[in-house]
Amino acid sequence: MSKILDKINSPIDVKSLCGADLDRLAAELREEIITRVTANGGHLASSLGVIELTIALHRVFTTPTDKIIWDVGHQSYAHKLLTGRREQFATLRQYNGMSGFTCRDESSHDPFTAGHASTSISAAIGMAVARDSQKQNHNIIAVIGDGAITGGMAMEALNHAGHLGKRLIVILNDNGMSISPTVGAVAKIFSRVRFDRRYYKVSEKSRHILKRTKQGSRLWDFGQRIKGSLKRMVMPTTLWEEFGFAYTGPIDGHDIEEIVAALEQTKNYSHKPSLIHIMTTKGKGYAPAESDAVHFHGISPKGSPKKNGHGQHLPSYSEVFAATVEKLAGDNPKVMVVTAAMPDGYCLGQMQKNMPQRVYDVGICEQHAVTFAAGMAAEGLIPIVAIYSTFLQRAFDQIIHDVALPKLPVIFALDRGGIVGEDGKTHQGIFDLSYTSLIPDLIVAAPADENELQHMLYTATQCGQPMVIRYPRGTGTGLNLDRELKMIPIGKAQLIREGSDVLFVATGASVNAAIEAAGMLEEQGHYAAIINMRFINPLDTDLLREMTRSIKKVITIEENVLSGGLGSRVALFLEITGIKDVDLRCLAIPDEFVKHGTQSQLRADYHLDARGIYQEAVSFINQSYQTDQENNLISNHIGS
Ligand SMILES: Cc1ncc(C[n+]2csc(CCOP(=O)(O)OP(=O)(O)O)c2C)c(N)n1
Ligand SMILES: CC(=O)[C@@H](O)[C@H](O)COP(=O)(O)O
Ligand SMILES: [Mg+2]
Repeated sequence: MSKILDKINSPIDVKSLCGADLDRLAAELREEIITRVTANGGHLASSLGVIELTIALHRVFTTPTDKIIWDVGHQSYAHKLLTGRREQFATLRQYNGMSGFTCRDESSHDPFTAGHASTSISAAIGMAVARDSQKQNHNIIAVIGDGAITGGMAMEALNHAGHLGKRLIVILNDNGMSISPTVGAVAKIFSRVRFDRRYYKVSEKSRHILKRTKQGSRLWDFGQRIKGSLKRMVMPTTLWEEFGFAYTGPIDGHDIEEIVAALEQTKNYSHKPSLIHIMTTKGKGYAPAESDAVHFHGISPKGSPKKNGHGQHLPSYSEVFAATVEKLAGDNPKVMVVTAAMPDGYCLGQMQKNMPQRVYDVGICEQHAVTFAAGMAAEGLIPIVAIYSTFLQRAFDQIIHDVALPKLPVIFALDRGGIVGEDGKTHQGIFDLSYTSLIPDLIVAAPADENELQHMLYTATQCGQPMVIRYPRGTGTGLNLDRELKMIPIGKAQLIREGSDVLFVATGASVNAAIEAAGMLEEQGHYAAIINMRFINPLDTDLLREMTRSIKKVITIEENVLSGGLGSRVALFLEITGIKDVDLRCLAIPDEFVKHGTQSQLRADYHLDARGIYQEAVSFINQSYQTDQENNLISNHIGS
């Protein structure tokens, strides 16, 4: 039988299907998504959970005129398949292929670019204002999960939406899960609704049975009165109505007809925002994902290596982080961990089990997480804030105002620093060295390997100052970890290789690439010295001064944007100290957003892998004049 999906070239084709074909379409979408995501990696469980919702949305609304804004965008695979991107779907998250999130550049059916959570309602309100001020009349729908709606920004937006009273629809896609189970008081209200929904289904069955006899009928009526008061106790109807929203729900999120009916009804509320609460199952229709939604939230591409050349398991940086903080917390009752909805990404599951009082998951609330930790530190605790590099961007002012300014000893563990790979532009951790090292009194460190990571974490818990430790996504070299943790002198870099032709000043995971490149150079008779610049702030200017007395060609290497990172800081140091006889080349991310692809493809693109560094070094050594790149750097970032 030919596939219905093969005939869907635009959402108009979804509208023309008959009811019976819709279930077949749902099954085909499921099959396509499972096959592709299992091969390419990606956000499987979230997308499987919204297939019926996606079909219903495209039945009722007409994109791109109507605007459907998917919060985070990680659940938009069915939407992509129904909006003319079926042919490209095989390239999902691959180099030069389709993005794993919604993206304005990719399709007119994606009205908003996303990747970070909790933005959809704010964007929807903005679009509603734009629509009304331009005398247009389309629908605007924000689809937001129960995890993302607990984010501070979503709460701020709900507050504003209720105040403004513009016509828009918020669909709360409630599956009880963020990446891990959703946390918080709001999540508790939702779970009561879930219970009520199950209760409602059971009671419909009982009605048929009881209504058959007179006695049964009386029993039913009594039950209904109790149910009414129960419902008032458990349902958030009043909550949403107080907020200024018209509330519909709970709706079975896997029943297309029921969703369509709710959408049709809501479409007609012309004077205020409305909220439809739909209940879904994360991973729906794929047994492994339904039973382990945490693992299947985001899966790696098939065959991703996590072993070294001898077949041994290579621990990821995140695993080393988790084991170290558990050890530190065991030794010191003041050590606490704060995560903003990413306990799984930080491998904190074991510690949560062993020490539940020492790990705080605050939900998708990065700003709150930082100031919450500042409060702990103000009263003598040693909080470790575990937030990915890209998500901590949200809490820039909290770092400055609540932590660095009062010099509170909060430790920031920035996982996914540098190039992260397939999540692409929204998730690359390439700004952190810049946005943290410009802040006074904030130590900024980047370990060269997993061993250094554990020593830096220990150092941070001992030094009593605010400190950032940024480390990459994935595995390190798999070197043996020291059993004893030791202090690393703050602000001191490490000279790890002597040389005479060129000086590599590298930081973080780039140090290993530099070591490899130095080996390649040596085979060609060139000798590179290497500094492991463990700290970006404070920078070890003593060592820089000493080394540049004899080596006049310097290459800085970092997985960070050029502006404000290691290279800029070294350039500034040379400039303001009047060291004029040194030629500098900076290997970093230029002024652009880094697309998706594997980490190794992207590192190669930016010459941040060993081969790229080697090639840059050879051309530099053979060159006797300043390159255009250096001139650009000086004029762009320092002023000539
Ligand atoms: C600001 C920010 N913090 C954290 C994340 C990581 N993240 C992506 S999806 C997700 C869970 C979202 O849960 P929910 O909104 O309920 O969607 P579901 O996956 O359950 O469909 C999290 C924490 C993010 N994308 N953005
Ligand atoms: C959608 C989102 O923001 C997260 O799911 C993110 O993709 C997780 O990334 P890791 O796979 O690096 O933990
Ligand atoms: Mg959810």
